[in-house]
Amino acid sequence: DFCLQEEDTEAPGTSSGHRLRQVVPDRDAWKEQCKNLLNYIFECEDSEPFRQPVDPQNYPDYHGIIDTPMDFGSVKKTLGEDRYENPIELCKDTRLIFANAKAYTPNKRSKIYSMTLRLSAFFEEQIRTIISEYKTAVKSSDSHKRAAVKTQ
Ligand SMILES: COCCNC(=O)N1CCN(C(=O)c2ccc(C)o2)CC1
Repeated sequence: DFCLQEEDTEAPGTSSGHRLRQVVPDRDAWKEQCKNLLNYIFECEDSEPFRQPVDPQNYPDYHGIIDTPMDFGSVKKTLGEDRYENPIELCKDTRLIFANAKAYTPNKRSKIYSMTLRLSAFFEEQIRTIISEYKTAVKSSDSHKRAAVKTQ
């Protein structure tokens, strides 16, 4: 999302004072976008087995097979506690949810595993734009920083 930000205006009339308004890509937009994406995923029935950690009582062999368990509840919590620096980190944890299911499933036609196939297709479609816009915003804000240094 591009948002109009009031550039820090120099004293009016100085050389750079003319840039009163500039569309500057918002490098923090990814957070709300990912929150919304996670909320949508939580509404999907396909996410039901992946909203909270696996209980070893129900799957005693799970933690022997899966080194790094992950679930959407944990991703949502990490995001809410500002422990992701960027959407790439969130994407990595989410892909771990799908990879764990693929590693654990006894066969690729299991119901629970098949749910991850639809979910991951949807997630990848949505996260692609979020990450692309984030990378653009970072580039743009870097160039703004370089420009600012030049004017000093
Ligand atoms: C209501 O959810 C409780 C927490 N979740 C789970 O218990 N599970 C989700 C992870 N998981 C599998 O990915 C999987 C692949 C194939 C089979 C048979 O299971 C094991 C079951």
